[in-house]
Amino acid sequence: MKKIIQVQNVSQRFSTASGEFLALSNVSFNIAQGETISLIGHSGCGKSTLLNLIAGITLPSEGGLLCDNREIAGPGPERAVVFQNHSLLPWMTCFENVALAVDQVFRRTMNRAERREWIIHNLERVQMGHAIDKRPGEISGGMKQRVGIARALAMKPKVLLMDEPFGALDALTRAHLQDAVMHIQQELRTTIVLITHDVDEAVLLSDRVLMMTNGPAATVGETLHVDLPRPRNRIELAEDSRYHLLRQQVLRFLYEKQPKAA
Ligand SMILES: Nc1ncnc2c1ncn2[C@@H]1O[C@H](COP(=O)(O)OP(=O)(O)OP(=O)(O)O)[C@@H](O)[C@H]1O
Repeated sequence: MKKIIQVQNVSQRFSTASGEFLALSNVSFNIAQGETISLIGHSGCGKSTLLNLIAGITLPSEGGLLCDNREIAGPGPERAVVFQNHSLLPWMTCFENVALAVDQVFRRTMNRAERREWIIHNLERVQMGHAIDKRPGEISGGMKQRVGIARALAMKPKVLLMDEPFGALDALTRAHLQDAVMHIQQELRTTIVLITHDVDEAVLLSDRVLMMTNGPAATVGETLHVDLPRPRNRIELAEDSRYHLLRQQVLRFLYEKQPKAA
């Protein structure tokens, strides 16, 4: 399988008022094209630091990262990010928010009509076709996240990076969006890197769960291979002993091997 992301011996230091802080130490892993990977670990272990490195928002202190065999030297549309707080511009409609990204990436390769069609197609893909002229203030939190996902997908990224995209949503809305992401993944075979605190979410959505040790000097402690067949159905999995076993392995890692004081 083709490696789309390579993280090679990456360490990340930050200068702080009390001296240098080693957040990540010697992290290495590859992600295959089309894979869904979750990063899970206790708060403050370094998940966002790692995602920011893949996004190219920050550069590593040591080691290197590659996307499609090219060094990651900054942000790029081939690595689109979906944030927890949607980050839509409140004065623009859903259409205009997606257009901002589409115009930036495809201004030269698509004409105006094609771009318009592509924007609407992506909003429809996340069931937001009904709200193209609404502003973020007029739609729910779950809907805003859907528009954020549409905006990211509209860039035709090689990798979709999601930093706790459902963290601020209620359980039902969260479940709907998880299903939407699984559906999109099946349809487009997009590579996804997802940060989550939610063990069920990690197992349900992922092909592999990378479990991070507590910081400082955090790294990937263990990797769980989730070999549950797809498409996955949350109701059927609730009665599947393999699912519970996988879940248990993540819980063991988090609460027995890497416990953290509350
Ligand atoms: N710019 C920075 N300067 C100094 N320290 C930083 C900086 N960014 C992150 N850190 C530290 O690095 C560690 C990892 O932070 P990070 O935000 O990556 O953790 P996280 O696992 O994403 O946390 P959470 O789950 O709470 O979002 C923390 O101790 C944090 O305080």
